Amino acid sequence: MHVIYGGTFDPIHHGHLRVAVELRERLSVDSVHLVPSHIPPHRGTPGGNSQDRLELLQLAVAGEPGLRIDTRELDREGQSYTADTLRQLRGELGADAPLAMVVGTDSFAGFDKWREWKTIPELAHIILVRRPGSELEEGSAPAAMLAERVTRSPADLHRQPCGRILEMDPPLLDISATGIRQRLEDGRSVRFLIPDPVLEQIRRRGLYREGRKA
Ligand SMILES: Nc1ncnc2c1ncn2[C@@H]1O[C@H](COP(=O)(O)OP(=O)(O)OP(=O)(O)O)[C@@H](O)[C@H]1O
Ligand SMILES: O=C(O)c1ccc[n+]([C@@H]2O[C@H](COP(=O)([O-])O)[C@@H](O)[C@H]2O)c1
Repeated sequence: MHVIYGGTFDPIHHGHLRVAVELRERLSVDSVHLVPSHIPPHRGTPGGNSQDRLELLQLAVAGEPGLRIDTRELDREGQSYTADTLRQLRGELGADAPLAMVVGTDSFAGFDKWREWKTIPELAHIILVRRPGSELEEGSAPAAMLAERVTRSPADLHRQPCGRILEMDPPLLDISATGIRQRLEDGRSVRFLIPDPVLEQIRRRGLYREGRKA
């Protein structure tokens, strides 16, 4: 099964990395493919440009063969719509290969605002990672889609190419990129929230210092 994990990764942090490793093991796949957005839909311009975010990602996964980077969204012009990415991957993998995308409940809560959201389950499975504090609203369109397609068994995803939503509760680290950017702006430490090589590069490049308080 081919598993992608998309995000702005602004910057990548240990919360992303741990969940990717947990999922790789629980899904019994060789690797999880991290897909950084170029222009993320439904949010403001990232604090780091695409090249900087990619370099931080490369430093973060160096020496970890189970985590790979797929740059297709960075190589594409315009907004980074997930449906476009999945359609491209489906073309490469063929109609029968299981394909899955990872998404947190915070992102999935607004899934009905995504471009071609109803088509996405026809292209891929969804691996829904429950993030505390981000519950789906009862009666909402994403909650209805979940109820219709939910499974708790990773084996179901390996059996068919697309269409199921696997609910997972891996142990999560309570880290957000927003919290990291805020600390950097405030001149506070982000040590142990992100890998040391990522921190060193942020310092070297002077990233995320905009509006930094004196
Ligand atoms: N600590 C975490 N544990 C597990 N999943 C996470 C964590 N942080 C983010 N994610 C998930 O990773 C994906 C990409 O997230 P994103 O790059 O927006 O990170 P973020 O930390 O939520 O960033 P921001 O604070 O800028 O919104 C989303 O599906 C999100 O739910
Ligand atoms: O395709 C869309 O319309 C769409 C709308 C919102 C988010 N996404 C994707 O969801 C992933 C997580 O988004 P974010 O903003 O939480 O980093 C990332 O890969 C985004 O490209 C995709």
